[in-house]
Amino acid sequence: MKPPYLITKEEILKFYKPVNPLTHKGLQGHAVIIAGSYGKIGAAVLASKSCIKSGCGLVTALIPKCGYQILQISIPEVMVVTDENANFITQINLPLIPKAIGIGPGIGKELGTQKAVFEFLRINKAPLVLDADVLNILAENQSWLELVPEKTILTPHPKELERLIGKWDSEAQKFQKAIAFSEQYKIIIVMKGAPTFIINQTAVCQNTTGNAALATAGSGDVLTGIITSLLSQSYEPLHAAQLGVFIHGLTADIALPKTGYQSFIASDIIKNLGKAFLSLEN
Ligand SMILES: NC(=O)C1=CN([C@@H]2O[C@H](COP(=O)(O)OP(=O)(O)OC[C@H]3O[C@@H](n4cnc5c(N)ncnc54)[C@H](OP(=O)(O)O)[C@@H]3O)[C@@H](O)[C@H]2O)[C@@H](O)CC1
Ligand SMILES: Nc1ncnc2c1ncn2[C@@H]1O[C@H](COP(=O)(O)OP(=O)(O)O)[C@@H](O)[C@H]1O
Ligand SMILES: [Mg+2]
Repeated sequence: MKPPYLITKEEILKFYKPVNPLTHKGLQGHAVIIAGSYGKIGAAVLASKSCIKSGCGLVTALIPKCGYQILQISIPEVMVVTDENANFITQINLPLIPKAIGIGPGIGKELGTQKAVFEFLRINKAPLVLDADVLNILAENQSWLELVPEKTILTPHPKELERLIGKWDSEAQKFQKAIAFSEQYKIIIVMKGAPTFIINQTAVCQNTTGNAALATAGSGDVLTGIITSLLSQSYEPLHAAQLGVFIHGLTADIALPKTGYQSFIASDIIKNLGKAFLSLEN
């Protein structure tokens, strides 16, 4: 494997698109976040909020009924569609054609949810970000990976990666297996960790931002929202993944002097998104 190339501010600025002064919400992209189940509606809140705070024009969240009031009260800017089931997602019927969809945070692995994921993958045409339980569902139903469109972005943490590609004996073997998986399904793997690597078939790049403050519940859910937002703003999938992990890490680097490692929480990533985006422009 060639040494990975580094995702630096300089590299990001080669494709970063400042917001056009004449844009409107319809042009900024409509993203959909499919997330949450009873006890994990927080994952849907975090992903939806980070999505709307990363520049897309409209966000619709699809969640089970139990999350309706929680989501509407937490983020009035986000529209909500509820499943007929109270506690977990059983059907994915969207009343719109989204520019991008992020699916998986907190959805669980109930059989009804697994069936809904299968039906969704069968008919979906939108660019996708796959995270958390949808990765676990795919790991248990590997033939469904054939339904995943090319250039889909998968964002596994190490355990989710292991469930997908199997155990590895060494770091070198982990990369070998991840590259083979990315080539087989023509997908982009955001291999989350410290640091995060992005695997796009044989090309590997390494993020240069972020710190241990990110080792906190929900920080991956927030990353899913950020990348989905960028994808819905028409960034190429690889660029959406690179800019997403760079900005996500940057929020923690910016916040650290004020929060320290211990008090930083996933909501602090969202709180610092503005400063992180601004730092790209000066
Ligand atoms: N507020 C909410 O609603 C929240 C909802 N959430 C949602 O909950 C669902 C379950 O997600 P999850 O990731 O907690 O469970 P799971 O996939 O079993 O992974 C845990 C295993 O992975 C390992 N592991 C993880 N990271 C690792 C690393 N860097 N390096 C090494 N190992 C690592 C770790 O291994 P350990 O070290 O503990 O042996 C552990 O065994 C999911 O849908 C998510 O979106 C959460 O986002 C939280 C906030
Ligand atoms: N020590 C660390 N240094 C840098 N980034 C980290 C560290 N620990 C975790 N992260 C980042 O935090 C995020 C954790 O994602 P994930 O495990 O999916 O969280 P959750 O499922 O709780 O939302 C990833 O982006 C990962 O790269
Ligand atoms: Mg996660």
